[in-house]
Amino acid sequence: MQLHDLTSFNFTFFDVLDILIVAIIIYQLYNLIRGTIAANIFIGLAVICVMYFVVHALQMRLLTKILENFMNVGIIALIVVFQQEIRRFLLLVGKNASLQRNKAWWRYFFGKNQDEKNNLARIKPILDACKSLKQTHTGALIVFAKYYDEQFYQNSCEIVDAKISKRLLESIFQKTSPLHDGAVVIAENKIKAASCILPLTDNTDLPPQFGLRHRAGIGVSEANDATAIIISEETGELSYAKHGRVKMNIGFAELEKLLNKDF
Ligand SMILES: Nc1ncnc2c1ncn2[C@@H]1O[C@H](COP(=O)(O)OP(=O)(O)OP(=O)(O)O)[C@@H](O)[C@H]1O
Repeated sequence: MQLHDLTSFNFTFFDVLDILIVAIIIYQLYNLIRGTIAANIFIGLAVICVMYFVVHALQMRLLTKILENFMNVGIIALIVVFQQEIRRFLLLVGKNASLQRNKAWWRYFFGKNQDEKNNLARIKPILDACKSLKQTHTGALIVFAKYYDEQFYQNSCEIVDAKISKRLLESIFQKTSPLHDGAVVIAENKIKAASCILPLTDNTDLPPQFGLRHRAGIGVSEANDATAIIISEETGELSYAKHGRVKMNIGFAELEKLLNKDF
């Protein structure tokens, strides 16, 4: 084995920047997959990589050859296995670079009051609908999609494309309504779709009382740039899912704050 003389390394500013950017990317990836089954797959792949370097250093030729071949097709396997995570990562990068975000900064400094008023008017029907659904223990799942991906939602949804109103939300989730099963998707300031079948999260660390409704709410917040309100039919509790994580049993003041920020 060769030993390298560390003094021969010539660190420049760009090397430091390089390391910093790689560290940030790894941290963001870790955040995206934390608590999901992808984390276990990632650890499995890391173990295989380490094994490869060990057997290569020990000059165990047969094992090296096998692991080398495995790693050659690894990049394709990675894309297939981490399809959802790569999608979320690219959405995250795109969102941070988007004009929308710059506009938000502008509004933060110059147009906040007017904006807050407008937002309250926008979210009031949703808050009122949630209050009423909670009171009557009517199960509901309301998704707020920042970007309405037609392909993603339209395959499994009934198109509504209507103005957001308390009564419409209430009637969709009534147990006798043909659209009550599944989720409502709100985007572009409209109720875009109802009765949507969403991807379920495969997070294994969720509370045992979380059934399909909660898993679908968390799942859509993992796969898309979306957040979700989940109202439990069993307990009437309100939960809020964002980036694959869930806040349980939230009150209306907190819900208002969250919607103000995310919707
Ligand atoms: N993939 C899915 N996408 C959207 N909604 C779904 C999906 N799977 C189930 N649901 C909704 O969840 C309902 C079943 O909820 P379930 O009782 O399993 O969930 P839960 O998380 O325990 O919620 P609750 O506390 O309301 O019982 C279904 O009637 C349907 O409306």
